[in-house]
Amino acid sequence: MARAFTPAPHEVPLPGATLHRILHGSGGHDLLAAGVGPALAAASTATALTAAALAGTPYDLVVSAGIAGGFQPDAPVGSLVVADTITVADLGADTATGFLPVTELGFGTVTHHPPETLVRAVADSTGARAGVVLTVSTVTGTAERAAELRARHPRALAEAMEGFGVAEAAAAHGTPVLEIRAVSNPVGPRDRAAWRIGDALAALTEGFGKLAPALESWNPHEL
Ligand SMILES: O=C(O)c1cccc(C(=O)CC[C@H]2O[C@@H](n3cnc4c(=O)[nH]cnc43)[C@H](O)[C@@H]2O)c1
Repeated sequence: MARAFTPAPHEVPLPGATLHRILHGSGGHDLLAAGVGPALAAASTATALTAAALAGTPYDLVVSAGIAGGFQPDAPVGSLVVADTITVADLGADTATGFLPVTELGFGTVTHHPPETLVRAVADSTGARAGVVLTVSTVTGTAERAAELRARHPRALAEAMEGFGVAEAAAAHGTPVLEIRAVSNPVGPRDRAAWRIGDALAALTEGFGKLAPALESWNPHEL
């Protein structure tokens, strides 16, 4: 994915994270390997957002990107997905009558919405499908769990492990968020032989190469 950026980045060390900074014109991008899982991704993203805010150069947008499991047949392996909704699927309580999200327990948040116009522009420029991307702390490994998640989230296209954490950090700073994923494996029974990480990373790199027009045409004041 970093290969989609020119010129080559320079490193900016932060506590617990390193930014790869690409400057062009009066702006630029910072690339952050935010770590695996919602907690580390939230912590790293919050560090970067806070450093930028304290430097007087806050970010306009946070993009969470990586590989994901795709719900079949809607998100085939090798395809790109952009989240119109970022939902944490396992933050809540298990009960005898089923799962209750924290919001039904009376606190917290389970969903963030990226700006609609930006999601549409990204889908148009990259060919990504738009839909719900779930964040899970445990990778789905059975057909039963995949069916349960799909029953609770009928518009889910993909599951990954960081989007909600990144979105929580972005929301705390009032910064819009986007999640873009390339599908490396089907969501369902564990089958490492079915993984296509190389293909997914190539699709993500290609997608990022087509992102500039969508980002440049987006008006941050338009939701
Ligand atoms: O060992 C396994 O069976 C296994 C299956 C799927 C994913 C993993 C990971 O270690 C995921 C690490 C990384 O990749 C993203 N990812 C990719 N596919 C999935 C998935 O099907 N469900 C959740 N996350 C996925 C995730 O965002 C992590 O960053 C291991």
